[in-house]
Amino acid sequence: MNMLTDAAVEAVLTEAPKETLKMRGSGVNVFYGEKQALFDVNLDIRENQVTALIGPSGCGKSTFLRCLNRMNDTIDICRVNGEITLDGEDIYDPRIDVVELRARVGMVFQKPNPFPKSIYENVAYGPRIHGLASTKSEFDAIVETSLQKAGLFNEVKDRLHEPGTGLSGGQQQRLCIARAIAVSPEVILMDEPCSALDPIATAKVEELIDELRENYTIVIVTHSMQQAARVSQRTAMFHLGHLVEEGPTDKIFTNPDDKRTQDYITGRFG
Ligand SMILES: Nc1ncnc2c1ncn2[C@@H]1O[C@H](COP(=O)(O)OP(=O)(O)OP(=O)(O)O)[C@@H](O)[C@H]1O
Repeated sequence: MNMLTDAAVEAVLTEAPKETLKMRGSGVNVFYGEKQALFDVNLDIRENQVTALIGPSGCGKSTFLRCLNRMNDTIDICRVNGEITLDGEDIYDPRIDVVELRARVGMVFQKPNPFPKSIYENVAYGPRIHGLASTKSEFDAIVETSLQKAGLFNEVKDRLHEPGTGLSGGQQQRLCIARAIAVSPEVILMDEPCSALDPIATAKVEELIDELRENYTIVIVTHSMQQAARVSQRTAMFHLGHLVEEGPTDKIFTNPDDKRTQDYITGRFG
């Protein structure tokens, strides 16, 4: 018979649940022209968790977020080096199709930015350009499911063919989330998604983020400590282009290792 030693039994019993790394940044440096905005950042993004990026204005949170789907490629003077992987694959490899990458790693911006088209078209647009559906009933199904997942369907089901821009700010942001979901991303990047929203709309988007975590990996930039504490499982603190520390959100907020984190979360700077 195969006997386990006490130590082996102990190891099995105390083993933490497996956490899969979805994305990994290693030695990431980013420059805008001569100016360096990120310095040797090493940060792992865990699957089906919400990772919050926090830190004072200008510390490089959005810059790091934009590295994760190569959005920085759109800024002429921006140069990125180091390695960023998605499921172990280098996303800066020249063979990577950036359009496909951005479907896998979607993005929701600070200001809701629906296209000047109908609610339906806002959601159907991505699936159309990526060839994810061909018949009207397939498109209808994607539009309905995406709006449902974004918690918006019931509010808009009777006006799907009216302009997306006619919705309230909070509804527009949920429409943008539906638009991101419609192409079946694996990761959703959110850059201060609630900063233009009132408290009620913010609460709805925060609830939604918590639900979305079941199916997606989420990285969110936020200025709100309360929001980071409410929605995230992991928090990464940036300061002057450096990653100061990263860890479980409750630890970062109650017992951070670094004095800069302590100062920031207690409102002493930033
Ligand atoms: N397009 C750009 N061109 C030149 N410099 C830029 C550009 N975008 C950002 N930077 C610079 O890079 C640094 C990091 O900016 P970034 O926007 O990533 O910070 P942030 O932490 O997201 O700030 P905030 O919280 O104010 O949005 C800043 O010094 C900023 O001025």
